[in-house]
Amino acid sequence: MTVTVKEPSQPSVLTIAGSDSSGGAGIQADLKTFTALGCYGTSVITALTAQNTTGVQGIHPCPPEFVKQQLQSILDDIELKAIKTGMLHDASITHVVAETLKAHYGAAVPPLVVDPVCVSTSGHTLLQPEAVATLVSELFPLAALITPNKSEAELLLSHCGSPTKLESVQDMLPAAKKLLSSGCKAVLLKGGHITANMNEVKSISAAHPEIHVVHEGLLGENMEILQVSEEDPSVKGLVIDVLQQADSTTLFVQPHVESSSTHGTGCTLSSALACALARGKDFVEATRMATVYTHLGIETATPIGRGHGPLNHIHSIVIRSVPQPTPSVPHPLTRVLIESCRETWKAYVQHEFVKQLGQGILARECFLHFIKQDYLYLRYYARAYALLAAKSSTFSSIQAATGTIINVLNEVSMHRDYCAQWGITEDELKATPESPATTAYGAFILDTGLQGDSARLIMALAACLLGYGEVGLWLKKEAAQPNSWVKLEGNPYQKWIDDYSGEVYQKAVKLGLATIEVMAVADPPSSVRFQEWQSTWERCVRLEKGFWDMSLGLL
Ligand SMILES: Cc1ncc(COP(=O)(O)O)c(N)n1
Repeated sequence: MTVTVKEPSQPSVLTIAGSDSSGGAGIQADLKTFTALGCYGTSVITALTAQNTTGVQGIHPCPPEFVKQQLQSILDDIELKAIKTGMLHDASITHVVAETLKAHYGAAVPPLVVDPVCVSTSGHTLLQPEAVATLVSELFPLAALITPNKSEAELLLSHCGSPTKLESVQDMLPAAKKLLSSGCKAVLLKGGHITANMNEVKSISAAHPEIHVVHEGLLGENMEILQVSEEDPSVKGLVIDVLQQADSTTLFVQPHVESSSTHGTGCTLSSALACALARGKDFVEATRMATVYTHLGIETATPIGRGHGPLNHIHSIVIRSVPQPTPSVPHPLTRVLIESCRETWKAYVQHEFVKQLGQGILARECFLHFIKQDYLYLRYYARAYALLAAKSSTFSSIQAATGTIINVLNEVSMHRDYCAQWGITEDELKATPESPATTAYGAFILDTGLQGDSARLIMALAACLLGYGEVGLWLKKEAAQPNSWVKLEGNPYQKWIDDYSGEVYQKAVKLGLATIEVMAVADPPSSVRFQEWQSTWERCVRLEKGFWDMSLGLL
């Protein structure tokens, strides 16, 4: 039984875009995003801009033949998994880009994300008007996805002979369909400049049940306490992005964040999309990841420059400021952490073990092995909370840690009950040899507590606490769906699901969440310290997954 850690691959991706001397948008934003998302970034520069956060002071386009030469150099040498385009400046550059890609790849262009950059946020023209026709007729047919914002979509629609003003989500739906007919495979129509509210989403859902809605205010998808309450007056509406594919429409809903740190938002989004597509994600998952990534980039930005500063392109590796909890974003740190290793988190909370447990088809010996090992693990876990209490300097934090020990003891007695139910005595439980995955995880937590401060220990403890809360709520929620794959009735593991979705455990989750958030606000971490937190969290998420791998690996 081993805990396997798969090293992520580093797919090569290409950006074809303009340089932004201020580092917020264009090539610079793209390469930062590629790097932060673990991709190898290559670039073709279409134009140099003299630009800062207050505006664009000058543009120096690259000769089209040199754009072609840059592109050819990369294509001849590097196997690209995805490509994105940004500022293309003029018709001749747009034409050579489309022509060179077509000549090299034929019909098999890697996933191409076209961000139809036309005008900068500061109001400067970045694509000459006569180039729109070339963009639509030559580049769109090669594109997997185009990502216009409100004003770009209006420009494209009027070019396609359907001039439309986009004022609401209702306007966006037919517009996205119309744009799809321009020849690309999918359209992501961004709603950042169109305010919306939940009632509009509800009425669209009622009128079009086939439209799928992805709520992104929350990353622990089933933890309602992470959800945004739109009733709160400080929540300034929602941002809704519409993903239109040939046979489906998906709305991505998130709270609007009031911020002036939005320079480079479109570039970051399209780059994150390219990274996700490079890893083989489908359009819905790629869009979900990229929109959340960009949103967190705005939330974690700190002011740079005198004008509209950039978002934080690299929050997955360096956090410049831990966002303060607000009613619109109640648990920002937890969200950043979950998103920073979302794949691993998902592999943990939606593990095959959990799915089989929910269906009631999990082999009895796997469950018993798991529950015995979890019993042994909880001894480490309780000791780690005792260590946390010992490291605490205030009565309230001592109380929080000891309160959790009591919750853990309660969990231990739950385990004893299951075992009794299955005919296993406490002596047998105590005599169970510890598996390597249990020792690895338990020892890692205690070691973190011995080496680091209490904040790092809290991070090490969080993955277990929050993850089991998420699993319990997920199974419970799924069970409530008509014809659900989760069975509660007659499920031999129903009590386990009830316990982890139940009030007592969920109260402990709330306490844990509050502890994490308060810690970040009370003593904001430096980026180095934040990275320590993040890597501790990620290791524990992996160890949790390893724990379930171990239990399933029995068969
Ligand atoms: C080189 C370059 N590419 C793209 C943008 C658009 O970004 P924004 O809309 O944030 O100004 C830009 N300003 N500069």
